[in-house]
Amino acid sequence: MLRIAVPNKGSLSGPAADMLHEAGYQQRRESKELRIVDPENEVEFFYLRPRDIAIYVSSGRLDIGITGRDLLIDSGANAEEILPLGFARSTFRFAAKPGTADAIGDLAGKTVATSYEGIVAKHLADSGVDASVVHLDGAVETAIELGVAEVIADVVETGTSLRNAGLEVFGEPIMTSEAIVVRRTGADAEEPKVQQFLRRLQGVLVARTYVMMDYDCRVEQLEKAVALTPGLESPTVSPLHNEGWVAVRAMVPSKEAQRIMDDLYAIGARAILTTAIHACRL
Ligand SMILES: Nc1ncnc2c1ncn2[C@@H]1O[C@H](COP(=O)(O)OP(=O)(O)OP(=O)(O)O)[C@@H](O)[C@H]1O
Ligand SMILES: O=P(O)(O)OC[C@H]1O[C@H](OP(=O)(O)OP(=O)(O)O)[C@H](O)[C@@H]1O
Ligand SMILES: [Mg+2]
Repeated sequence: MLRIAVPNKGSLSGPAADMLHEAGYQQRRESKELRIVDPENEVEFFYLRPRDIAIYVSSGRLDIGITGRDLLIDSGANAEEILPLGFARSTFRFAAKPGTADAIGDLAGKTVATSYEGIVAKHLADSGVDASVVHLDGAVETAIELGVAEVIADVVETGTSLRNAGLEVFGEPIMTSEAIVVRRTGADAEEPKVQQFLRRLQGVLVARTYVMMDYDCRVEQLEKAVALTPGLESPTVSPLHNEGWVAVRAMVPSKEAQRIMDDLYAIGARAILTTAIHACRL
């Protein structure tokens, strides 16, 4: 039975459960459940604090976990990213009152408040900057107003929290993050059960980012049309009853679907349809 750690709260929790559900796994019915068994799929899910997940996985007691890249790095746990999942995207940035700091060099001798002490201490050390780090559990934006620190380092998604606190980011982003699948460093990533789990999640990622496109075009236009819709491997081309015409089928990125339909129409393709992909194995 594959043992999988899933975030129990916060920004990662809902989207992670949605993705697992789309991948065909049972998920808990109420938010107080700490673990569930999905016997049909031979997996057991443990609902844990996102910050702790890399640590559980590095201990080897759990096979796989879903967490944030920033949380993995911050934990310093002996675990590695094996699949990015494309949700809970954020950047990790320094911020301060406007005009008080421009670059990381300005942090020398100052105090930085953060919930991600591991990331910040390492970044300061790598940059050769001698600053103090004070750990706070959350709402770090308020630390400057209340005099606990001159600078903060925090997760920025929309930037609303910083704006509300009258703060501005400065310097280069410390890192970019998204939800990821983690596995103990050096563990056998080829294990069939692990591979099957990853293929299911990859199937969801593809279903979310691609649509299926079908259209008819004249044989003379086929090369141009196929250049617009190369598909993942190569498009399927079938003869039509009307001589001189073919039907083409290919997966296209959903974000580009409307532009591709316009371009296909412009070269004479007709009966252009897109349909959603519900699941796939590549
Ligand atoms: N707006 C956001 N706020 C916080 N974390 C975010 C946001 N957007 C994406 N994330 C990512 O979610 C993870 C943090 O999740 P976590 O559950 O620890 O914090 P949270 O969503 O702030 O919840 P909590 O209310 O428990 O602090 C990190 O990987 C972070 O990069
Ligand atoms: O750029 P934004 O879209 O505003 O999102 C980022 C903010 O959201 C999170 O805080 P959260 O609300 O989770 O509170 P916390 O600081 O107590 O964790 C995070 O710590 C930032 O403060
Ligand atoms: Mg938070």
